[in-house]
Amino acid sequence: MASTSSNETVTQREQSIVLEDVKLMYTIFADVPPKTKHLMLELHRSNHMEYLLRGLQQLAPSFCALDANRPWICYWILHSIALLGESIDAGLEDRTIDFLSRCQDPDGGYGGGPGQMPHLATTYAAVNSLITLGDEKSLSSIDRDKIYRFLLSMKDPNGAFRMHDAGEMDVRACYTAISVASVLNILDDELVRDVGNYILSCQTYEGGISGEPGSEAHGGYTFCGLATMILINEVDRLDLATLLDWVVFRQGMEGGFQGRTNKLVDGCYSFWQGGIFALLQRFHTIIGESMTLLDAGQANCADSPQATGESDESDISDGEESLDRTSSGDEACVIQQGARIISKGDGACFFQPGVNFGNVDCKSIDGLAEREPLFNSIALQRYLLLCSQDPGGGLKDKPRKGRDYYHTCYCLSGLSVCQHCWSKDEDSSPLPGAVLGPYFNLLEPINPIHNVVLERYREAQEFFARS
Ligand SMILES: CC(C)=CCC/C(C)=C/CC/C(C)=C/COP(=O)(O)OP(=O)(O)O
Ligand SMILES: [Zn+2]
Repeated sequence: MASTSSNETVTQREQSIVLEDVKLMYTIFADVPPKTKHLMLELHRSNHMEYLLRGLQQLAPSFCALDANRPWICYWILHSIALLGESIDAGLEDRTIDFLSRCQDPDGGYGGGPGQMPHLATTYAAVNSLITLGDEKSLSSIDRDKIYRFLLSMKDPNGAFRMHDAGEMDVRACYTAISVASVLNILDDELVRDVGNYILSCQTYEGGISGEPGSEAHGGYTFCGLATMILINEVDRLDLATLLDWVVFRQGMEGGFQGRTNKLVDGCYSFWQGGIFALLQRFHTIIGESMTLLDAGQANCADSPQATGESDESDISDGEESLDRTSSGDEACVIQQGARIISKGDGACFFQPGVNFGNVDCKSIDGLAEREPLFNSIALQRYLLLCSQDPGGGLKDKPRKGRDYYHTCYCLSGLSVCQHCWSKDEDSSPLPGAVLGPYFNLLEPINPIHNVVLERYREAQEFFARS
């Protein structure tokens, strides 16, 4: 996966096609009689399960596809199934564990397939898959001593990690190494040494984090960098106020998130960007302190739903109105903290970057983080259910795109973040108002740092604490 090195701005035409597609979906939704709206907002659970199981069963007989991504495919499918609260049968589980064991290198770490060179990304995917399967056989198949040696061998003298032997060094490598070490309970000072300095050198002038120093801030890397800083206990070294400012404006009028400034929304960023909010909400005290350093005097959205605590039910029932308001720059901040879109008069719209967080009522940020999410969770759920869902099973980037396992995994992960981010603590069930559509849409909660279902994470924690 290449690093983002330049800001390839999308054309107004590309942007307006997406807005038109999304607007069409929301207009259809707005025109449906109120009593049947919930049918359109339904999560097609059984079709998603069928799509996911078919994928795993096709992979499982020999797991002999030729690509170097097979542990990833396992993770995307298994995690999606776990998010839906389902499991796979014992035979399929055994075959999956055996396959992942064959991907384990004799010197530690997992490759993309049996006999392939160990790689940090596939090691992360394999470990998360085995934690998601979750029983004794699965967890004990991981050779932690060898993984520790592999992680150490990927560490550069500057403290950062390389994806594989002589491979690229980036924030993703730091995250996958530290996430795996933490969840397996093998994280130590040697692995942590100077990782924080590297992540810090990747925080850009926009506030987000790039893949490597000097590149462009991106949601995927910002998630990785922030999660890593939390795991190594150095999160307070980041400029959280500008990071929050950056991520808040990555939510578009479509309700979905873009990965970086001036790019299109995409369902997978529901997790990479939405997950950042889930992480930040744990640190609302720190964020609250950072916010007081900003000039709250600019606050001009005091009547916004966030500031007043009003629900945005009107946005839920009338998507068209929400999108139409994009043509009014004055009203943009009333809708949510998402990026402003300015009408060019010909109907084409673009994101306006660089709006200061002072536009939101900063003084109450600390309180808000406890009460409601710092992004528009309902608008994101609406984007996911109406624009990113294939009713025949699977989820996708945006309306004209096809489904795939990567987007199914990260759209469902983002949906779970949305549903659970209103809860006061990890263990309380969301109130019905937090879940868009029927309550039956509710997914399992995740541990947002590792992106595994919370219950499986806790079981793994317990297992690796005693073994
Ligand atoms: C754990 C792990 C491996 C994390 C990976 C995180 C992640 C998603 C990083 C983003 C990588 C990247 C350069 C995307 C840009 O693609 P693009 O230019 O096609 O998309 P864009 O237009 O949306 O930016
Ligand atoms: Zn995507």
